[in-house]
Amino acid sequence: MSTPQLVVHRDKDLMAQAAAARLITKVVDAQASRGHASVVLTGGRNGNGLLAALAAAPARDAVDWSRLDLWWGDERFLPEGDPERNVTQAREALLDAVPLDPKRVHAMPASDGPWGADVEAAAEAYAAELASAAGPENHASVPSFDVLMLGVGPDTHVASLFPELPAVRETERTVVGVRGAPKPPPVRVTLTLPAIRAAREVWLLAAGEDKAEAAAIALSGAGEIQAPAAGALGRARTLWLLDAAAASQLPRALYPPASP
Ligand SMILES: O=C1O[C@H](COP(=O)(O)O)[C@@H](O)[C@H](O)[C@H]1O
Repeated sequence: MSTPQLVVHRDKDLMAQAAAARLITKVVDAQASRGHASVVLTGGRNGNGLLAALAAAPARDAVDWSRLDLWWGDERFLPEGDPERNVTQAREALLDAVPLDPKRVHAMPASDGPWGADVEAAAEAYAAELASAAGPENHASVPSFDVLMLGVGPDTHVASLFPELPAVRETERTVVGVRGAPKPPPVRVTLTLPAIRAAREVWLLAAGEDKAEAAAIALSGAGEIQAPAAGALGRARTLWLLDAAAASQLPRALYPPASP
């Protein structure tokens, strides 16, 4: 697993634009070398900000959208089309504006889908979809995602892995249902830490003053059960993309980054 690296931008808009540019480059490079790319999207303010910046970036046309697989790190378990669903927000911010292959857009199940309100069955179905896309060389029965993005909540949650809840303790399954999430809605579907750690690169997005304490805790050696963001690591790279407000409480040794 990789050690977290930090990039701090002046403000959240610049952070979103720079992260969008970084993502475009990553996807274009992956498509050039392997023919396709896979990205895991996050919900929340920072994730949607990045997608909106990507939609506005002229360089978005460098991406071959038809050869991009999109997955989600978590979903609010609500009916299809609900405005609070992460996929609904992602569609509005970007997905409806680019020529994706619908078969490569792997939204997590909705609460009015084939599994009804059975969130565990919905989670199992998503795990099966991930497993069927994984090659024999892949880790943890999920594809080797090129980039997996995670918004960091003010309580250090990532995806729908909240401090101390059972989902963050999961060591076997790649996707689980969540009940009793402290942030509404209480019922959710989420990738687990083993699935997250199978990604080549994990990018954690944190902008705004309300993320400052969470970033400081997660980057100061906290345990992943108490601070799930601390356990979100990529195989090749773990990148924290912050704005100055979110970086304002980091220990001096981390911000500004110490020279070698
Ligand atoms: O509910 C969620 O929250 C987190 C963080 O959201 P933010 O608005 O505080 O940035 C998000 O990463 C997650 O995907 C989402 O379901």
